[in-house]
Amino acid sequence: MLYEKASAKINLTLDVLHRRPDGFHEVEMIMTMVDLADRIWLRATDDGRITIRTSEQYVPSDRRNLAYQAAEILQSRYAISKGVEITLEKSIPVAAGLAGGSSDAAATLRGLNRLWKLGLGAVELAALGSQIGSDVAFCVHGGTALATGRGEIIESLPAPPNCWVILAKPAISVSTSDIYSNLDLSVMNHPNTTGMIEALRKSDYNKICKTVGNVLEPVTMNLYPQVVMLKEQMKKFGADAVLMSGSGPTVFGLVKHESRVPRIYNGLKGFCPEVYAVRMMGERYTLD
Ligand SMILES: C[C@@](CO)(OP(=O)(O)O)[C@H](O)COP(=O)(O)OP(=O)(O)OC[C@H]1O[C@@H](n2ccc(N)nc2=O)[C@H](O)[C@@H]1O
Ligand SMILES: Nc1ncnc2c1ncn2[C@@H]1O[C@H](COP(=O)(O)OP(=O)(O)O)[C@@H](O)[C@H]1O
Repeated sequence: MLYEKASAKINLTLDVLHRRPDGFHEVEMIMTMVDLADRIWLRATDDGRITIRTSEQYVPSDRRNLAYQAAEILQSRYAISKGVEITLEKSIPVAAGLAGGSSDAAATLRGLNRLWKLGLGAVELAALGSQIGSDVAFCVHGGTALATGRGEIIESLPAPPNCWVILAKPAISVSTSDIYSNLDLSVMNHPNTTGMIEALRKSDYNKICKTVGNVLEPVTMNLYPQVVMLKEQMKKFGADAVLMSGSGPTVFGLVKHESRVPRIYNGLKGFCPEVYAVRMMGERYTLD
């Protein structure tokens, strides 16, 4: 039995450059891992079957599960006759903009690389992962990175200075493709991606806070006013920076001073069902 940790990501910036002929959007995003993670156990079997066990009712346990797809891709690409039993203990909220499914797929790729002794590097695993979803390549590497293309081209960046990250997910589910298709490419307020890269290189927390930005945020806020309210509340309670992650609906707040965390956490808990206070992680996974 082998264990892998699958961490959630947040988008410090998310910019869309244009719509591509294949229907995807060309993006520029800076993503970083936070210490909220699903736990995954992999057990080798001899019957060639992939099985998923999960306690979370909103997560499919068949081929629709991204972890299943990760195992299937490796099996067929490397003609593996072994099977695997995958146990997923979910902690990352589902359909939240935190890449929970993508991170599970990435952790399955890393774990099966060890279990089935494939000897692949992170770059090869990330390339396989990008066939499953746009965020999987980043989740294979982890850490902090600039993601371009449709999200699968990864350049590593320094981790942000350590701070608290408050995550709050309103009780709604958002479809990523709906949000992209409602984006009006002519009226975007582009984030300063270069400025964020500089801020990370200088480890400048205040500049990171001033530079966060996400072009999908107004789209989701327009459809779901709960997200607007959550942002306002998180600012009011004292977070240093507040932004929606990915296509939403999770809103995150960055907080330097630990003494402020309980006030923000408890204030949000009063009306938002899912709130987490976690540490920024930002370090890459090590493959062995
Ligand atoms: C918005 C982001 C930001 O990190 O994340 P989430 O909110 O899902 O966490 C990503 O771009 C999402 O990545 P992911 O969730 O892996 O997307 P995919 O499964 O590849 O695509 C789902 C759908 O989103 C749209 N899509 C996705 C990526 C992209 N660069 N352009 C797109 O237009 C497409 O309509 C696609 O059918
Ligand atoms: N391992 C998984 N964990 C969570 N959701 C999954 C998984 N595999 C497939 N899904 C499906 O993917 C959808 C999006 O899930 P998720 O990755 O959590 O969202 P997001 O991309 O917004 O962060 C869910 O509605 C769920 O049905």
